[in-house]
Amino acid sequence: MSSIGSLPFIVETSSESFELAHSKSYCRPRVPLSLHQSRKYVEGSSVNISARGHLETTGMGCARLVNWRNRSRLWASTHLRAAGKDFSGSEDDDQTEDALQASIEKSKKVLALQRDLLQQIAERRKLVSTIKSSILNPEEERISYEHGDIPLPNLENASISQDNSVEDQKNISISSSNHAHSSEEVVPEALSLGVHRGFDGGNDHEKTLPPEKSPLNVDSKEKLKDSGFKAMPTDVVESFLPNTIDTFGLKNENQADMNDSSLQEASSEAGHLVTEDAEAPPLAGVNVMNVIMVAAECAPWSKTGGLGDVAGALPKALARRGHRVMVVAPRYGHYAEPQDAGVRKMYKIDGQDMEVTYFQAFIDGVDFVFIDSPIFRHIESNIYGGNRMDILKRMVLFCKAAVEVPWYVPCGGVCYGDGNLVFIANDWHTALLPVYLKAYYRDNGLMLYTRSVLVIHNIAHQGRGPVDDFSYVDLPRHYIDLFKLYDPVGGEHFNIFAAGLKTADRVVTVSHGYAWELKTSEGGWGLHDIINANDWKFRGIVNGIDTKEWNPEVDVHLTSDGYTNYSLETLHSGKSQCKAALQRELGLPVRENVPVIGFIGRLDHQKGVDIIAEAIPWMVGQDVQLIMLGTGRQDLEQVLRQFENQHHDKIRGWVGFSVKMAHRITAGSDILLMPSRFEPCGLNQLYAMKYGTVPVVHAVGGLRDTVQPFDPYGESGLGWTFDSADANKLMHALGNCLFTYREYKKSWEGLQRRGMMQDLSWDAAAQNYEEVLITAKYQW
Ligand SMILES: Nc1ncnc2c1ncn2[C@@H]1O[C@H](COP(=O)(O)OP(=O)(O)O[C@H]2O[C@H](CO)[C@@H](O)[C@H](O)[C@H]2O)[C@@H](O)[C@H]1O
Repeated sequence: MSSIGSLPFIVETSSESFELAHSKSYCRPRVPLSLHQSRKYVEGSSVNISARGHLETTGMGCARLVNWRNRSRLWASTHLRAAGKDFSGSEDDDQTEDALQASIEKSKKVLALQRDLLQQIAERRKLVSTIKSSILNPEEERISYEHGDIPLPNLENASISQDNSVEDQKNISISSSNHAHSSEEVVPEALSLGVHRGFDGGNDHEKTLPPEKSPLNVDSKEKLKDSGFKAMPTDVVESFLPNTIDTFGLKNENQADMNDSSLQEASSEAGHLVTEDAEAPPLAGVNVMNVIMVAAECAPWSKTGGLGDVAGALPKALARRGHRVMVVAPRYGHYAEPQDAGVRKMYKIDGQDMEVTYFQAFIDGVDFVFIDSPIFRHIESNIYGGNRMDILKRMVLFCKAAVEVPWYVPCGGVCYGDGNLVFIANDWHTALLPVYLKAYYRDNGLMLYTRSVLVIHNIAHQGRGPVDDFSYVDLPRHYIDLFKLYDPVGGEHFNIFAAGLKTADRVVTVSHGYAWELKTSEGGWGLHDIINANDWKFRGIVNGIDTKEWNPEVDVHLTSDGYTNYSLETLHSGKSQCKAALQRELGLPVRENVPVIGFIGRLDHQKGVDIIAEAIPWMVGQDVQLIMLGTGRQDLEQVLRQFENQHHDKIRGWVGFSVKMAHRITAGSDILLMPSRFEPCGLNQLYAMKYGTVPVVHAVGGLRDTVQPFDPYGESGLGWTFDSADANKLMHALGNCLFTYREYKKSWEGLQRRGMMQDLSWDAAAQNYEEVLITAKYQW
């Protein structure tokens, strides 16, 4: 043990349980873990408990400990090998050779018996889970999993130590086999440029490392190669497993005979194992992965639109499937939950050193990591603001820092590392990440087993600029070709989205309809050729919704000011109450029978606000109320104000960004209008349907995928659609909708109920994402 350097984790024992603790960077509360659990979660490795009370790991790599979904899991992702000498334990110098030999033989027999016993237990476990899965309905299984159940271990890899003394087992520690290998130190030294790790660590000298050692500096290539750093893919780890098992056998040869108490303990262990059969395995099964979602915004901390919602919700759904999931976003403001992770790094952006620090929180099974830097601060209300260079520099810094988060930021005490890892980048803002992953790592034989998926939420924004902008992204010269794009509008230009699409291992967009549109010259906005050329790796997955955040039964914005929560059962009374509260709050006449039409969205060309504007003269001739919430283009904001002034008894135009009002409008309106010119998925129509609010939408992209047109004969469908973004079509569809609202109350209620009853949660979408992640993982 003394030869082992700094210890990533110490496992301390008390009589009944022991706690997992970590070196100074461990930043979560200690969680008691019972002895059998500790063995259980040492996956793919044999762990032995020595007579002196030590668990010792040797070999390469790091042992990882995570607090995952509120339960502790010791995750040994590497070869854990008992150091025989320290484990030899109880040899009695006074014993004769023969006695010792006899005792060893006896011990072998007992161990063989015990192995048989464990084998039987394993078989029974299989039987029990087969019976259970045949009697449990899937919903129950899902729920029990969401409540914190943890996947069962692989019994083959579980080992039980037999010590002479049970007392000795209560005094255990785990040390890293890799000398001086704290969780942070899995980072290759040559990559750790300018790193000042830990505010209390006193490593200030590292801050002054020369720029040529920059992790994202082209000149450091050779150094990276020479650094001796090796990515640690799972198959390398697995190749060590047979050794581990051997070690288990060898160690036991050196142990003295087992006494009855050991056997009793073994059978009680068996009891535990059988009892824990009740726990469901992760939904992802053997495909459990490490996933890092990287996005420029993440609700509820930062949000300008749908991307924020997706970054806040999809990761939780992936975590519910059993993956270890992190979200990385910039830290735009002072957020309550995330704590300083005590890590600092420097990156060069346009020749200037920029320091970043990391804040971290573990919420709903997900590690949220926020990158803090002066250039991100205080722009929460203007995330994409500033001139082109400002935004470009922010995104370069964000992507440079994000791609290295798995090395530097310990979550639950342990960095993610690169094995079994997939990044999910989102839109052009993070499209540089797949490029950095390739240029700085994979081209250099590093992070070979890390993959990247790029999600297109909106192709209209691409990170375009003059070709000279290439100098700001700090990449090898030959990478320029990835960024160069010619189109009739911009001529030859620099295009970040183009480079990301070419480099990512997989590309996803947020609906099937939009996936189709992106391949056309009208829908691809100049990138359609690249998308077509990469069709083999491209897929559409319809977004889900966060059913905690957007659910009329529990919506926190409906608990005051006269609003109320409601469900399918209380739809009529609940929704009427919300409608009255909304009318009252906005100063509109409180009238139950007047249809209230809502619009929520960015005020820009995409969302078709001008199409609504064209239809307003017709609308105000109807007996309706129109409530619009939005922010964006100043001319369109002015349009909203103007309509409110002109038709004060019928129209409200709320200019601004208010999550509370968005929820209240969704609940209090009868109809939601979405005349978007293009809509990759659209979330507001999904929220609307969940709240019994009927959508009237332009049948495009995700709107066409998600709003099945109403069929009055078959009493089916979810809303009204119109087939081109034009005011006349909108009026026609809305006219039919209003007619049904007034004259066919039963049909209306049917529309509302069908909308509310849909499963719009992220769970199905997460499963589809998982398929993409797995395909990426096995792709070369
Ligand atoms: N003024 C305001 N106040 C409060 N909340 C407001 C608001 N304006 C908009 N929002 C909210 O922002 C979100 C908008 O989401 P959308 O999916 O409709 O559009 P967006 O175009 O931003 O997203 C892009 O990405 C998403 C996610 O993939 C795709 O669904 C979409 O089609 C694509 O254009 C909703 O949660 C909405 O309530």
